[in-house]
Amino acid sequence: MGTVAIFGAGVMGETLLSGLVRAGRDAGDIIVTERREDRAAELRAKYGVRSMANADAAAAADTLVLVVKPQDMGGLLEEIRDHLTPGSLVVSLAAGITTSYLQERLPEGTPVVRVMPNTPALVDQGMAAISAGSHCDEAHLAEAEQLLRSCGKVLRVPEKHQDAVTAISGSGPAYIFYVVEAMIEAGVLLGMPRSTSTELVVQTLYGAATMLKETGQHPTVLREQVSSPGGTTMAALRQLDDHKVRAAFLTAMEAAAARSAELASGND
Ligand SMILES: NC(=O)C1=CN([C@@H]2O[C@H](COP(=O)(O)OP(=O)(O)OC[C@H]3O[C@@H](n4cnc5c(N)ncnc54)[C@H](OP(=O)(O)O)[C@@H]3O)[C@@H](O)[C@H]2O)C=CC1
Ligand SMILES: O=C(O)[C@@H]1CCC=N1
Repeated sequence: MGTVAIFGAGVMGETLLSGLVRAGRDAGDIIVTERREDRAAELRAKYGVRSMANADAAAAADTLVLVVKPQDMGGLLEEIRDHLTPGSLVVSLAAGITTSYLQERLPEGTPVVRVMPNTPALVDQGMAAISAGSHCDEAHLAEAEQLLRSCGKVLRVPEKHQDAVTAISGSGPAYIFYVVEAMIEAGVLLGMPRSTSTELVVQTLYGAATMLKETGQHPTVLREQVSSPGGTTMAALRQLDDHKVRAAFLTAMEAAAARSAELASGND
């Protein structure tokens, strides 16, 4: 894979960087670029990687990984477009930014891969979906896959599904944390110390996620196993249905997908 340059090592960029280092990638083969020198210095000290200006990193890298906010992507592409080495691969992790957006702003024929990752990559449990641009061959896709596999699972999807992926697994961790927050608050409301409530909720989430993954059973079956006739779970689930929580999730994820579709147009 040669030299990898990560352009914009904020939350997601540093997550990928840390995954590459944990997976045994030589820090000498990784470059980061950052807008602020203090941030670049922090990353150099923490990971032993090099930092450079965007144009220099574009010239030095075999694989360019773009991890700036969608709103900063146009500016970044302008900075790097004249410095790419022919044959280098461009991988974008930005929500909403399409392969055509990237291809239109990069030299003709540049292979690009669009990726939607998520933050559990920080603990090697990421879920990334990748889609090929029109100048990509199997080797390019395999390279992007290898890059992302350093910190979790990777799935190939048609690009038309990337806005939905963004709504489900890209933003998904935030919905789960939101539900966790609400359940912890409920424990506090019911008179428990916050630390006890937190421990109960976090282990319940971990246990439920492990059951889903390890038993392979449908969530409906698993939910029914918890729901005794006339019992406590049904009393709670009825309230969730009365408050249209399922419908709220559908509407929320439709909104996330719609927002993803909007982002490449530069709407702030
Ligand atoms: N966070 C998440 O859960 C996920 C994020 N993503 C995608 O990842 C991308 C980054 O998101 P996230 O990491 O959360 O955002 P952050 O703001 O944490 O990181 C972006 C980083 O890029 C830097 N930056 C901006 N412009 C440039 C530039 N021209 N050259 C070099 N560095 C630059 C920013 O610097 P400064 O702070 O100085 O502006 C910042 O450090 C987004 O496109 C997002 O859609 C995808 C999936 C999940
Ligand atoms: O909120 C966002 O726009 C990014 C994309 C997916 C997760 N976070």
